[in-house]
Amino acid sequence: MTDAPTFIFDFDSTLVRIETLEALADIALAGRPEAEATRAEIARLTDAAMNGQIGFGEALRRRLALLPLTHEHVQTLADRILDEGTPSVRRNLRFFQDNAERIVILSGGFREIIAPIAERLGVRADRVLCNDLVYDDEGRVIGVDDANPLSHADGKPQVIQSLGLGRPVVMVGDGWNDAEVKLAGAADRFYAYTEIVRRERVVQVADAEAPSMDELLHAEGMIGRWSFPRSRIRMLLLENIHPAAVQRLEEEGYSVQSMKGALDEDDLIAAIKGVHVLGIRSKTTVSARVLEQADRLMAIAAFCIGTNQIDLDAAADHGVAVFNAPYSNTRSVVELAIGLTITLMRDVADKSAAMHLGRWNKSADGSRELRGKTLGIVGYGAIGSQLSVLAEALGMRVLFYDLAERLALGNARRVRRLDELLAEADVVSLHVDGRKENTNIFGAAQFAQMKPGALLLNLSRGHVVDVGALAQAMGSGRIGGAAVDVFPEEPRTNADPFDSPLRGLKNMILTPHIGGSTEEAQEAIGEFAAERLLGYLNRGDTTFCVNLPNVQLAEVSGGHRILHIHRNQPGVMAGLNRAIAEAGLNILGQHLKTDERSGYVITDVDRNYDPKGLDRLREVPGTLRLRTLY
Ligand SMILES: NC(=O)c1ccc[n+]([C@@H]2O[C@H](COP(=O)([O-])OP(=O)(O)OC[C@H]3O[C@@H](n4cnc5c(N)ncnc54)[C@H](O)[C@@H]3O)[C@@H](O)[C@H]2O)c1
Ligand SMILES: O=C(O)CC[C@@H](O)C(=O)O
Repeated sequence: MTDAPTFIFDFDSTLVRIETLEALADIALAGRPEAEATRAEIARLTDAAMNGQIGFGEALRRRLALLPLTHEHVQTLADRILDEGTPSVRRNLRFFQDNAERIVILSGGFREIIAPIAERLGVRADRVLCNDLVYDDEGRVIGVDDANPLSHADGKPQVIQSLGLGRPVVMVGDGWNDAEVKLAGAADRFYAYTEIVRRERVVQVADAEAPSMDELLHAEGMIGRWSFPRSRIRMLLLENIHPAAVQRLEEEGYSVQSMKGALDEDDLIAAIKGVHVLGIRSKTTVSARVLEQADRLMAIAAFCIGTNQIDLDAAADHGVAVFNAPYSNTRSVVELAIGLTITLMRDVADKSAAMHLGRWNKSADGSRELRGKTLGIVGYGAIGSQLSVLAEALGMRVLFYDLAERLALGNARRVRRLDELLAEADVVSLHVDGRKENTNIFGAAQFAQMKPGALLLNLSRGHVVDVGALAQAMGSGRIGGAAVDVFPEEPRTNADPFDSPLRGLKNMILTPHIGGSTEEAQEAIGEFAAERLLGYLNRGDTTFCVNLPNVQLAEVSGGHRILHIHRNQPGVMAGLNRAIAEAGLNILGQHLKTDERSGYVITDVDRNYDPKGLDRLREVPGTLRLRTLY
């Protein structure tokens, strides 16, 4: 496809995501009792015309006759039409602006509505071929200009033929009247445009289906110049990730596949082939072996706080960026920790279980208030410190122990040694991160240092507590009660069985890793992690990336952006800039950020270069990944 084509774009449900007459019906009939029925009839007629079941001219006139349209209604829609641009058209604005001379907008719609979009796309008014509404003196719509072929059946092919456009001509639209342009020989290729609506009959006669502008430009050989089809970027989301994330990622044009449960290593290796982005929660282990086999992987999103399930160094060594949602479920965990503490102090779980077995045991023995008790928080990060504030508000004294320097909130008191905390606390709550070194940091020795009858909460990570030792300490009465939400071995799906030495113990509350499982938290995580992924994929932004240097970036404007991830070793920048010069790229701006392991260079360049030159950049020693954004 070397000859530059002339592109002809339909308007409704192609350049914009609306059908004009349905949107006008909403405006003109607002508040009227017949609104719903009339709108439905208009939609039916639109569909019949777009499927080729009735002629376009007839459908146009019948729909107009149903509406008490005025100039004011039309202007109302025109004023907000820029908000209705089709998503993939919006993100390919530059293609339109740079190719305006070979773009025609061809529509049975109305000039007032199309004009603002044409102007935004940079398409000149004389290249907008459409209908003109006719108004009476009072500004009421009384019809369309009958002399315009576009107000009749077969109008589109006639108009195109009369223009004598340079060939090849590429017609792009969602309706039968667009297909007719190709069927009548007035276009060389016809793409059924299905981003907004997909009509089987239209797709059947098309040369190809274009589910987005990206796909169209890719199919027309524009790749490497204007756009890469986002729909070809495959995302695999495991572990029941919130629909808000799926919706956000799909809205941006990416192909998303979701699965409910986690996958084991072998299944993940099989599933990850061809996947560009992996989304997981806490149950999927992304090992070095998985990363070795991931042939397309660019990014991983942990839709949770913990990232201990991912081999972060191996990911960095493959140039795979890892993101998480570090604060979105903090509050949910804190609320559960408070609730569990009260439940343990009042022996609620066992009393409730006994009631279910028909036993009534009204007694105050061993039941205590929170007020005045000492809470010892181990790990005073996002969760630990928020728990501190809420616990003090309930009248508890708070002590905390953390490896890092942490500011004490409220009246909380920092202790320098764990044994000090254990000796004083009535309740010990673990909120350390999931690093490997934290394996079994709570075992027989720590339980022996706790006050007799003290309570233990673990809502951090399963490997932090030696559960065998905890079971023994509970059995001996050393620990008065415990609430455990996380386990060294957790079932991958709800259908898998759960086992643990902690099962069946008195005043032992077991919950299935639900500290962060609230609707609020899951939605917030979904949105947050999806935005991090979009920032990275669309702009190269690595803010909140946990394994590569963080660089905050604006949209690419006026050029192309080359993203280069490399091993942090001497000579990479010199080699890269030499390769950039040899490839004939003109640098508009450049950032470099490194950490101990990796470097990340972002170079914005002028668009006029030979894409083959980029191969030189890939060959620079130390390169882990090269990606271009348009
Ligand atoms: N149960 C759930 O559903 C759930 C939900 C969210 C988070 N989490 C887990 O909760 C934990 C805390 O999360 P966060 O967001 O507060 O993490 P964070 O990184 O903000 O805080 C962890 C704190 O622990 C400290 N720390 C690490 N090891 C320590 C040690 N051995 N002794 C003392 N302090 C130590 C760190 O310095 C840090 O201040 C993480 O393990 C996370 O994965 C669990
Ligand atoms: O939702 C999950 O699977 C994990 C929740 C929690 O452990 C986290 O790390 O945020």
